[in-house]
Amino acid sequence: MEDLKSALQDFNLSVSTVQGKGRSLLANRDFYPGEVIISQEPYVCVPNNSSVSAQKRCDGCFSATNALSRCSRCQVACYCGTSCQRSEWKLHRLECEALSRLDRDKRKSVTPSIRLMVRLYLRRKLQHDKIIPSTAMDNYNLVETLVAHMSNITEEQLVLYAQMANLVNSILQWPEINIKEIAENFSKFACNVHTICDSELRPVGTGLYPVISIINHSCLPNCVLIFEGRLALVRAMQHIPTGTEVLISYIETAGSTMTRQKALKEQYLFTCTCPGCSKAGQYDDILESAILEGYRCKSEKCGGFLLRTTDGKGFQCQGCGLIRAKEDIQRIAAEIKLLSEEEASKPSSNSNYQAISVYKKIEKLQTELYHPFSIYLMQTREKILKSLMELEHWTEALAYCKLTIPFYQRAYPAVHPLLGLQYYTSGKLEWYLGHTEEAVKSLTKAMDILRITHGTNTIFMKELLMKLDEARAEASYKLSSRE
Ligand SMILES: C[S@@+](CC[C@H](N)C(=O)[O-])C[C@H]1O[C@@H](n2cnc3c(N)ncnc32)[C@H](O)[C@@H]1O
Repeated sequence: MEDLKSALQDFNLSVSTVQGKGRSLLANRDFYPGEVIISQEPYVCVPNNSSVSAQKRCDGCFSATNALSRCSRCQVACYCGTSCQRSEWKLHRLECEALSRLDRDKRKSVTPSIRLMVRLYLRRKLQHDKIIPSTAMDNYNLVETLVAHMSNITEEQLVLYAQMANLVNSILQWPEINIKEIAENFSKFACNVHTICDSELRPVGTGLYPVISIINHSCLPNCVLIFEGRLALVRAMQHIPTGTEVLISYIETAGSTMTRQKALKEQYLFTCTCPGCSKAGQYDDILESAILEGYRCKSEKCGGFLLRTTDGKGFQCQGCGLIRAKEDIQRIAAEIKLLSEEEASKPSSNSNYQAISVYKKIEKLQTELYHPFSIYLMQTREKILKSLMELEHWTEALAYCKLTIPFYQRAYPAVHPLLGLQYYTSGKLEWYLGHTEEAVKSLTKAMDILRITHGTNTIFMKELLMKLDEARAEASYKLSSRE
């Protein structure tokens, strides 16, 4: 651990134990918005490929091109080219041997998390045999120090981890392997692995980053975790003074305090007491939950949010005082549930046209039921927006994107990658549609946020900069030709 301490010193960071949280990462100097605090390659990682996933990703760079070729022997690993195949070879050679011993059906049951565990053991072996080097930030000892919460997990989870450990054992077939240790490592995965996302924050894989795993959670984080390929980077979103704890968010923070705390308790087994959660259960917090996840006033003119009446028989508007019957709410909620279930049961090959038609019906019902800032309404609009974009219905897509932006502005801090990405979508749509001045405004807002969260060196950010430059040039040309 002395090695890790001195490696972290090079980043101007240190590890300390904080009461009730365990290890925590501290800043040893001031960091400023946009600065990379720490970056790390994964100890192990896997793309999100499964036997049913329509689009496979390269094992090396996680890209999803049409020209991927599968490993001819095991048929599990996919590569976009020889460079990625070569970089993965030392680990895959052992993995390939193990997977090739399995019959076809069993090979199909190798999910990304089983593969991740198999790779963890293979990589440990490769480092132990000195076939690949170990460094202060890349060694199995760091995995050993990760929290497992074994005494807090349910009996049901324990059984599941034991079954998964048996499957890993049957793949590796190492006589000396410790099944209990594999089960414990699955428990470590549950609260330490990170979802690897592309620049647009779409999940592409899963990775274990044992140093980044030291970073604790806050619902009001000062940093953001971003990936460039499979490299994880933690960037400051605000000024972080010396001595401050480095914090990221493990979950989607737009939900109510109760929803966030439930998600954190279920997956990470702790009760969050961050400043964003400190008002849990107080009147302001209840009001905020009612806006985000509760119901709206029946009166068209009012649209205020509702709180349950003291007799529990209905809901009362906090704006105009009107009572809304429980039965009315239940009827609309049941209609929404039915439509959502019908849509979810349809094959994913169904057309975007059909999906849009169903989601618009859901949206209509949700506008009757929920507050305009409801998270559920926003999620439905996101789905409609995604389908409209896929159909290249730009005008309507822009209208939906604009509808979601006030929600994003309200739900997230001024510097947040999801807000930046939503401005980016809006700017691209405005640009396609020739609304050049609006495009410049939206792309500028996107740039102001994403240069902090994403840095400026990636292809993604260079494309944004190029679009912004083009939009600015066209806007000034239009202006001068008008004059
Ligand atoms: C990825 S680890 C973070 C590092 C961890 N503190 C350690 O000692 O290794 C996640 C675990 O840290 C703890 N943790 C993270 N954020 C926390 C917070 N805000 N409050 C309390 N515990 C937290 C929880 O036990 C959680 O399961």
